[in-house]
Amino acid sequence: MADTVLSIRDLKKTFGALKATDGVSIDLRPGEIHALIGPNGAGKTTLIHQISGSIKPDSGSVHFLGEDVSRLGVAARARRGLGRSFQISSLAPEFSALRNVMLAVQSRQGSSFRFFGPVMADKSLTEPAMAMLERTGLAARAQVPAAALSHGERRQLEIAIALALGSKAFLFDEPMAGMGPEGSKALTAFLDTLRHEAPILLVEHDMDAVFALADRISVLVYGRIIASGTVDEIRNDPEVRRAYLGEAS
Ligand SMILES: Nc1ncnc2c1ncn2[C@@H]1O[C@H](COP(=O)(O)OP(=O)(O)OP(=O)(O)O)[C@@H](O)[C@H]1O
Repeated sequence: MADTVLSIRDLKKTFGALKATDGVSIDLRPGEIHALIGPNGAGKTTLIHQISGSIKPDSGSVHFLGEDVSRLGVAARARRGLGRSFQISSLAPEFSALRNVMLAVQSRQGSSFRFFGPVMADKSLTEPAMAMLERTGLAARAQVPAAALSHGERRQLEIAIALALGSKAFLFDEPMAGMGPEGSKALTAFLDTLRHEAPILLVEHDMDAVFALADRISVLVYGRIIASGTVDEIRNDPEVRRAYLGEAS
């Protein structure tokens, strides 16, 4: 397990008679983007929730950085560095991008939030926060309130926050959703660099993004992984083409 950041084994989850997750095993290795694709209702989001800890599986295990986190809740997994999907609600919309990242730096440093006093002059917060904005390509937008950032910029800000909180792997559920072609292109380029900071398990319907980014792809259909492999292997897999890619491939 040393070369595996995240290791999911035989996860199962039923909703009544529906097998939403039917014995899924999947690994995430250092430096990689592992894409999880499949038709609507295949169980991708349900699987991501079980990995992040917000849905309890009926059986199976999740190991993160060698530790069995199966019984831990969302917050405990996040504290260990399992970065969750995009959550707009995690941003303070009226605060600048810089201030939002500073709050994350502050929380990681373990000091209590200081809403009063000269926080913005505290270099132990501003410097690491600015460095994080530079890494995520948002430095020029540091003073802009989160609410005024574009959709794509907010996602970059959320990643800057996740990195400031010490995320060591990311679970992204449809990050391209709601983005125009330019935004998708920019986010694709950004995720391409992010994989070197922390590997990514990526649920995404945008096949251009998936084929451009994925080191490996797993295909989920009716709660089961029907194929797993490189982009070329998946594109040329007859079962995958039949079940999911269809004529679009
Ligand atoms: N809380 C729930 N109770 C009952 N059924 C559920 C629940 N959550 C999900 N399901 C069902 O589980 C199946 C998998 O849903 P899920 O949202 O995980 O699929 P998905 O692959 O993420 O789909 P999409 O690509 O459309 O987002 C669906 O049939 C869905 O209706």
